[in-house]
Amino acid sequence: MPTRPGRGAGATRTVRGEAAALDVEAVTVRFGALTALSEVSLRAEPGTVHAVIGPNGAGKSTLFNVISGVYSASAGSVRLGGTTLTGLRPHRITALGVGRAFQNMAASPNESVEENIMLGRHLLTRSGFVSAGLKLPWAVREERLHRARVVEIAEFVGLGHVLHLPLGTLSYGDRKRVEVARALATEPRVLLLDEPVAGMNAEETRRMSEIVLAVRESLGITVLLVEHDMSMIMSVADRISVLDFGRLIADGTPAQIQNDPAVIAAYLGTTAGTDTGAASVRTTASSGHISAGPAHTTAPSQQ
Ligand SMILES: Nc1ncnc2c1ncn2[C@@H]1O[C@H](COP(=O)(O)OP(=O)(O)OP(=O)(O)O)[C@@H](O)[C@H]1O
Repeated sequence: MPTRPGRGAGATRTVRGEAAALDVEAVTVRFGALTALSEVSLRAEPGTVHAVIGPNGAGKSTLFNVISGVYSASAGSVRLGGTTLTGLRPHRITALGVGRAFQNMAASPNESVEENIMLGRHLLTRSGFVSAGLKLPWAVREERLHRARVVEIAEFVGLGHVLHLPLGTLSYGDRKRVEVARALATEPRVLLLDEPVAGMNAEETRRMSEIVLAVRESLGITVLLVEHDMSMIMSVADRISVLDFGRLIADGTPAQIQNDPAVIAAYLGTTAGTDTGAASVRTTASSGHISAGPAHTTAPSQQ
């Protein structure tokens, strides 16, 4: 049983070619009177792990939803390499190379792990159900190639030994890895990971961290990561952008971020516009790392 990601990594290299930068430029998102994101800009450099952190309600999920086309930006743009993604539909954005593993798992529990990962391939499949059902030779050949790729990806995330088990029989940590595998199955140039270690124990978190690093190192895929587990973030991120009440308040290396007064103040709930004492993250005196604590209790700024 493969316990480390990276096995067969050479064969698993993205088929889309070069890693791409993801540029978010002055994105604003309004929900009625609420400004969930206010002129947020960031650049995830090609082949890096870029984390987005911030207290509850800071706008992290909204940012992911704009990048993946689920929400429309009120202003600003998102670009992948030279291609503008703003205004495109989610399936088109996925086809252009933005793969997303969702925080809330939406895969079918009765289907096998293989079929659940295959869902990510359907976007790339030329043959429809009819031609595959008729067993047309090219459709059969195409399906065989897709299934071989699914096996490679499953092995890459350490799930090769459970491919034929129903998803519902897997542990929580394994199911989260199926979500990552399904996103990888879309052959992304940029992988969006939305709280990949939420609810995981220490061992599951360690394994997921290894996968994130292997995605960057073995596959050369740019990773954009939203996560509340600060020690995980600090161990995998090359760069971190910090949101607070929909605004970008800091952007830098993990060392810069964990010592940034504005970030510490935001997590302690002491910045202007936040509610003092409603901290979502606290500084751990021993390590200097920022670690999870109670959440913001105030509503984000109304504009
Ligand atoms: N579809 C929506 N309609 C109205 N308001 C929304 C919608 N989506 C998000 N919001 C609001 O936008 C703000 C930012 O929410 P968002 O979920 O992006 O924050 P977050 O940083 O991901 O928080 P968490 O860490 O708790 O997941 C919140 O005030 C939220 O209530």
